[in-house]
Amino acid sequence: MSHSWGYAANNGPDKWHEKFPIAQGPRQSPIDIVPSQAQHDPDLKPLRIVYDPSTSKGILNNGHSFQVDFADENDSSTLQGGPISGVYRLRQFHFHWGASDERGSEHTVGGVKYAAELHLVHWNAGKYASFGDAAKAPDGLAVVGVFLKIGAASPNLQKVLDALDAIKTKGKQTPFPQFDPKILLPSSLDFWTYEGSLTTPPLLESVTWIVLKEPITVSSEQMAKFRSLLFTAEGETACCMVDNYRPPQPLKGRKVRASFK
Ligand SMILES: NS(=O)(=O)c1c2ccccc2cc2ccccc12
Ligand SMILES: [Zn+2]
Repeated sequence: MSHSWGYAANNGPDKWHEKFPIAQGPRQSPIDIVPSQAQHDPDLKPLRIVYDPSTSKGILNNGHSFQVDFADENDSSTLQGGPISGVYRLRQFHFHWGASDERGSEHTVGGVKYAAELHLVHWNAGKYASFGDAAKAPDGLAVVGVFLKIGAASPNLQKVLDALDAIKTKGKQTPFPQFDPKILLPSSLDFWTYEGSLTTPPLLESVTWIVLKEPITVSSEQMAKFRSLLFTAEGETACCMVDNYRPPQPLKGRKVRASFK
């Protein structure tokens, strides 16, 4: 691929293996989660999520999605418990979504696609000196995934969507202070967990995935707001930011555990 990776026919997920051979590795993400195949593990601890809104910094169109970045120089915003050991710091969150409400999530549940998926990215600061070092380690990262299902509008999500007009094109960013991402989580923290990877290049196999069973709801009008973003920079031929999801990858013998019966 002479051009950088993307989600189009000429540079999308089916082509990524050409520059990133790990795309065909043993622990790639996302996957299709088959609830009947997931084993309840009573040793899994409850998730402990503590986020400090003052760590919220800015919101950026990175050309693949948009992300909200957090200050991670100390343990103010952290994830503990569940399948992980030690303290993981919140780094950023972002979303994946479709061109229509019928698709957009990366993980699927019994083959069912959701309209979108939220990823809260954390790194193992108890063990590694930096995010970059953690991203190269098999236990370096933990991503909490939350499904977005079409239904009632989410007022909490709307706070994020209201910022998108300021970051329409690739590379644009704007301050996004005092935001607590905990308000984006569903009421239940029941989860599935498995060992996987980043779902975008470089596809590093360093992610412990923690996918919440309960979706949050989003309205069709709110989904249209996600689709108002562009993959392209100002002055380039506009290309709508839609279908920025990788499809499920082979399980290759991995076990998916459930925190619930
Ligand atoms: N989809 S993803 O969560 O794998 C992901 C990351 C995962 C871990 C660490 C950094 C990541 C950065 C991403 C940037 C854009 C889209 C997905 C990203
Ligand atoms: Zn993601």
